[in-house]
Amino acid sequence: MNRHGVIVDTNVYGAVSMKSLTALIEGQIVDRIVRPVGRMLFPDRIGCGDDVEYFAFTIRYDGGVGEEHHVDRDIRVDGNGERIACDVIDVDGPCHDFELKEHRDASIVTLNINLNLPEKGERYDGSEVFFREFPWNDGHGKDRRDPSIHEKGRGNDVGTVRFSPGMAIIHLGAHRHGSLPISTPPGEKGTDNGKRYNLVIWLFGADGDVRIAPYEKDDHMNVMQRWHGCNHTKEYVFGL
Ligand SMILES: O=C(O)CCC(=O)C(=O)O
Ligand SMILES: [Fe+2]
Repeated sequence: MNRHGVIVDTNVYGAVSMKSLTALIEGQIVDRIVRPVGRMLFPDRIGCGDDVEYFAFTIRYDGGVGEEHHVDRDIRVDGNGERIACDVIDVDGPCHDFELKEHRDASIVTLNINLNLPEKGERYDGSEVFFREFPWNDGHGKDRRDPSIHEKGRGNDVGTVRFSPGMAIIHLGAHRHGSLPISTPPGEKGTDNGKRYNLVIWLFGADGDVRIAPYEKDDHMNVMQRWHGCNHTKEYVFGL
C-alpha cells in the first residue's frame, strides 16, 4: 500500500514536512474535526488519551489497465497477496495500488478524505471502500449487538461506500474494511483518468497505543472533554 503516497509529518525523514500543511492538518482537521467527531460518534471506544497522536498520509490508486491505456499494465500479486497494476515496460516496471485487502487500521479512529478534483477530470470507476460487520464483539466486554440483526440473517458484509470528491469517511480503526479494484471509466481508456487520491489520518494514543476494550457508560467522555480534552482547566459555560 502507498506505493505512490506520501507521509505528512515534520519529524519523519522523507516525509512531506511543509509546515503550512502540517499546521492545517493538525489545527483544522485533527483538532477541530477528527478528535471531537470521533469522540462523539464512538463514545464507548474513545476515552481520554486514546486519540492524542496522529499519523497523516496520502494514498493513490491507479486503475489504468490493459491495452487501451497509454502504458500497458498487467496485474501482479505483491508479497502481501494484494493485487497491483504494473507497467509493462520491463519486468521491474513501476507498480501501482489497485485495491486494498481487508484489514484493520493501527488507529483508534480514522478519517479518510477523497482529494480528487473533478474539474481536472479526475474520474474513476470502482474503488468502493467496503466494511465488514461493526466490531461489537471483539473479545472485550459483552456482545451488545441487536439480536434481531442475526435473526434476519444479515451477513458479515455490511456495505460499500463510493467516494465522491471531497467526501470523507470516519470509522473505527478496528472496523474491518478494504477497497475494491479501481478502473478507468468506460469511454475514457487511454486518458489519464482512473486514479483516486485520498488523505488518511489515523488517531491513536501515546507511543502508538491503540485501545481495544470498550468503555462503560459511566466512563464516557462528556461534551466538554470531547472538545477541550480531559486536562482543561478553563471554566466553560455553554451559550457564552
Ligand atoms: O481509501 C481507501 O481505499 C483506504 C481505505 C482505508 O483503508 C481506510 O479508510 O482506512
Ligand atoms: Fe484502512
